[in-house]
Amino acid sequence: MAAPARGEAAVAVRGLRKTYRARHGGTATTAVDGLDLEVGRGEIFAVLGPNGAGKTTTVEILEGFRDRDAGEVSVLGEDPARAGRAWRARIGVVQQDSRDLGELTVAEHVGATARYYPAPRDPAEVIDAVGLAEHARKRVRVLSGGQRRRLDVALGIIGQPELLFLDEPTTGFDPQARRSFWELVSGLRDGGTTILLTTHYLDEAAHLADRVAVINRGSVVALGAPEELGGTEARTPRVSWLHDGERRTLRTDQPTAAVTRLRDELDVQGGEIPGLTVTRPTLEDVYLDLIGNDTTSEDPR
Ligand SMILES: Nc1ncnc2c1ncn2[C@@H]1O[C@H](COP(=O)(O)OP(=O)(O)OP(=O)(O)O)[C@@H](O)[C@H]1O
Repeated sequence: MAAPARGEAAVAVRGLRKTYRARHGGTATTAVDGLDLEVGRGEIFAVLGPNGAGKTTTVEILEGFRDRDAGEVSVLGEDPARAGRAWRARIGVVQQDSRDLGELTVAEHVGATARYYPAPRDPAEVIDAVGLAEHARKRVRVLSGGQRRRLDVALGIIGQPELLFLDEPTTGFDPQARRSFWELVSGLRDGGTTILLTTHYLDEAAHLADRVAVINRGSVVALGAPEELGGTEARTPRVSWLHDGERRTLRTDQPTAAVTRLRDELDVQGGEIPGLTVTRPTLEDVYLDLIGNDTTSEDPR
């Protein structure tokens, strides 16, 4: 999907900065360092990045829960630092740590939350949409982790948000629960909801997102559709084989021709090239290249 045209953006961020002040003699941390971002209306936009890259800080600023030091931020046309209740009713938030919901049942909780919004969806429909219909009368505290996450999403979408923030929504899900959660999120997008998703799971971004931004050390290091991320060079197939017991690798966008040439050059017995593999870099390979295999993104400055 192409970048959104001007005026259509659900989220527009330019030059965003946030430094956490030093406490008790420690050092200050620059969590967001000149970040630019634009999310088009109706897309699923994923933000990927290693621990400490600045994802949560950025998203919390967009949600209006955290102040910023510099930069322009527009979310549904308003600055989250100044927006009021009417704006808040237009966004939905599913954070990493869900609140303690005590003794209420699923139905009671969704019903009570609906009353906070001017134009809520029907609670029973929402409970059904997140796959909790048969658990509607259960108390929240007895739900499994995956069911609890679905309830969080139900609470995030009950107000019919135009824009939904999902912060690492499938952490701890089993593969089947993740698949059905993906279907739920895709369905929301198909219904017109814009979704900004942070995730550690590359397969999740690849499966769900129209576009992905990779964040490292507080700024965007790559942006694009999952299958285009990193550019064509990063996606070039690799042909690898054993030569005198040593692995050799070559990058080429014509792997069949390369293998044919190799077979002739090596003049191998029986026509088989030892240890031959032909691979196309996955999103994970590209991602690790982009962040320089740097899994500790703590800022050394
Ligand atoms: N309240 C805070 N006070 C001080 N430093 C903070 C605070 N919140 C985050 N940081 C620091 O800011 C940096 C960015 O953190 P942030 O939580 O935004 O990253 P993240 O990309 O969401 O990481 P993760 O994937 O681990 O959730 C980190 O170095 C973190 O230690």
